[in-house]
Amino acid sequence: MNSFEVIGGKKLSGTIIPQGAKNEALQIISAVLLSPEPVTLGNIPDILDVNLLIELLADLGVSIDRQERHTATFRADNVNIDYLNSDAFRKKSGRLRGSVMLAGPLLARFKKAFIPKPGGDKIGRRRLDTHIIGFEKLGATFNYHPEDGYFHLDASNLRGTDMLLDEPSVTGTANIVMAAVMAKGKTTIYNAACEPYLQQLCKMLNRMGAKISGVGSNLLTIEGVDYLGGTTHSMLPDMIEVGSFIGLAAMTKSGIRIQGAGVEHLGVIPEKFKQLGIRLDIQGDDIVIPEQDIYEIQTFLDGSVLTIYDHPWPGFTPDLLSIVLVVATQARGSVLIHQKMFESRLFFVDKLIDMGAQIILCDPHRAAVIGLAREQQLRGITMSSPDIRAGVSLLIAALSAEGKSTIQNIEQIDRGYQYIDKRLIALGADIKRI
Ligand SMILES: CC(=O)N[C@H]1[C@@H](OP(=O)(O)OP(=O)(O)OC[C@H]2O[C@@H](n3ccc(=O)[nH]c3=O)[C@H](O)[C@@H]2O)O[C@H](CO)[C@@H](O)[C@@H]1O
Ligand SMILES: C=C(OP(=O)(O)O)C(=O)O
Repeated sequence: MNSFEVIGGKKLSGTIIPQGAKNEALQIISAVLLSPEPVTLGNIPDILDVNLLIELLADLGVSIDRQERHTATFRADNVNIDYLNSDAFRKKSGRLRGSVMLAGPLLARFKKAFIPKPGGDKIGRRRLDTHIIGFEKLGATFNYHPEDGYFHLDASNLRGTDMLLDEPSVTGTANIVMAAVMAKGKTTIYNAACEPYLQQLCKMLNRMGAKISGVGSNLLTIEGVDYLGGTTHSMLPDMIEVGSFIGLAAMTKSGIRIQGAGVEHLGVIPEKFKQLGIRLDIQGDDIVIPEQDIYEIQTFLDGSVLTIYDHPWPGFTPDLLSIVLVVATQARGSVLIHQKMFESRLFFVDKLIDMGAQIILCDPHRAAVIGLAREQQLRGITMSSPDIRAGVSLLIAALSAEGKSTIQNIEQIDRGYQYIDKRLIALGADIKRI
């Protein structure tokens, strides 16, 4: 297991370019299974989860020409569906969350799918009900095998229908959309997730010949078609990376330019960092964060303590709450962080408390942060990264801290942040991969 050794307290400066979006790439790469024709993808992030999904497609018989690390052409004209039943598929797909989205396209094109217990972050219960019930409404039948957590799905006859999702699950909506594009007749999906990555997926599917309307809203209407062709597609900048870099700049008192931040797709993200008192300058598609000694957390209009909480898009993404939390530890003022969606994502605050942060973990979902207003620095310690976003939050804390920190289990960070050590070293950070 690799670790990062970080010497904190250095100011960073320069320009950083966000990678292609991890969670978009996982949807888009799954969708290549919907056509036997070539699909060329650009701005692919070179990260563990995405590379694993690409390997899974290769194992399934998809031919892949990876012209360079960020561009590849996929051709799913000779898919070996029997591979789904192998131990190798079970093991590999169980290592990432995104593999669950192979099911929708496989059902649409090959009439069957297996969903092994998906991997991804251990951040609380992550049920698949929305996916499975959606498939069932389209006419699929399923068997759940409790001994290995496997769902076996059959769909000889997918038919369009109206459905109201139990919750706007992101991967669930993507999966159902991909199953419905080639179902017979019309499907409507109400309470659909509508975040930018899902919009990107729908736009790509429409370019392939699908008929999806309502893109960007929570009511999608899909007219089933018989065939999807090839296309080209490029991933948006990763909005979670953009938020992470804003937090990093503020915590380390650094002036950083985030080039090509995809500003029009960031929703409320810049606003939430502004609520922490962080100054951001939007210059075209770049975000410039100036050096700031002190940032002061706003209160609500009536003077009461600010709460920042997650909510399905266009609300604030849960994936940035850990970052917001760590950044608040050095702000002036207090904030309540309320992680509504996941029940095990805040436990990493123990490590921040060990570093000297003032945080009260009220319950698994809520943490009150009393900012130190830079009156004392965090202290470097040895810690382990529990999940991808907590991992980056700990990295940000370590970069701002006094002395040396060691962050273990950095595979969690590598799952979603491309060449993160090299890119931060280029800004002046002192990070060693050991
Ligand atoms: C590979 C990928 O794309 N992963 C993302 C995807 O995961 P994923 O698609 O797995 O997450 P879901 O949208 O299904 O839901 C996340 C969790 O929130 C709960 N929930 C969801 C909606 C809701 O209205 N109320 C509610 O409580 C769900 O029960 C679940 O526990 O979306 C999550 C929510 O943005 C992100 O954290 C993950 O990074
Ligand atoms: C929770 C996340 O990822 P995954 O859904 O892949 O576990 C994330 O990207 O923050």
